[in-house]
Amino acid sequence: MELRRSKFGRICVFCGSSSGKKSSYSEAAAALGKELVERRINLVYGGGSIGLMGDVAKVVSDGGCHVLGVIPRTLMQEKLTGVAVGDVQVVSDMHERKAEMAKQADAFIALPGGYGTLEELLEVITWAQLGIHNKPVGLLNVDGYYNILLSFIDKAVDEGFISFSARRIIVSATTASELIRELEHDEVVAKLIWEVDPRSYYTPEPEPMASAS
Ligand SMILES: C/C(=C\CNc1ncnc2c1ncn2[C@@H]1O[C@H](COP(=O)(O)O)[C@@H](O)[C@H]1O)CO
Repeated sequence: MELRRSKFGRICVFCGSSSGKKSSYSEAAAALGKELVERRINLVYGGGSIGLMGDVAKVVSDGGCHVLGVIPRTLMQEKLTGVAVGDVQVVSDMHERKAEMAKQADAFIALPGGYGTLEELLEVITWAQLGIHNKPVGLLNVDGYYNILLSFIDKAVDEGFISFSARRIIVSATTASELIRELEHDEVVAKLIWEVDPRSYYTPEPEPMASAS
């Protein structure tokens, strides 16, 4: 296997806790895992071995890269999330899980998935838009699964709800190798600095006292 070093040490993958109906989804998850291994990129994800999540994690772990599953204590049950793959970091809730996964990663990739995947993807896009992080966000558009979402986002741009520069936060590709290559060349520009001089905070005017008539 050819070894290609990446600028990313660890990528966070969001994807279905189910496998979906087409075999192409599991194949794409395994292919992404293989690309991570070839580039010696470690994985952080939602933990466990179910669905596409398990497909990626097993390939990365079997390929000798580090796998970190971040999982809320309540979901730490084999009947819910399957067996652990790699190291497990137990957190108290879903909010802490997302914050921890984001902190540990140098970039994000979303494979096909449902509500959980969409929520995680949109949150890291929103955080990039606000400048909370400046890590690239990739969408692996397997078999056109995300075409409708991308069309909707383009509509939001046309309608003036998403700026052209914010539209560019999402890097999409149809294969894992193309996506990682593009993410490696992506420049994310943070717009807000979150460590602000307190003197620049906006102070609301006090409400006028209501008259007692
Ligand atoms: C509680 C049940 C199943 C276990 N569900 C999940 N297990 C692990 N990770 C999950 C689970 N649900 C959401 N996540 C996170 O969101 C993504 C997958 O969600 P999706 O809705 O399947 O797309 C994934 O990236 C996880 O981080 C029984 O209902």
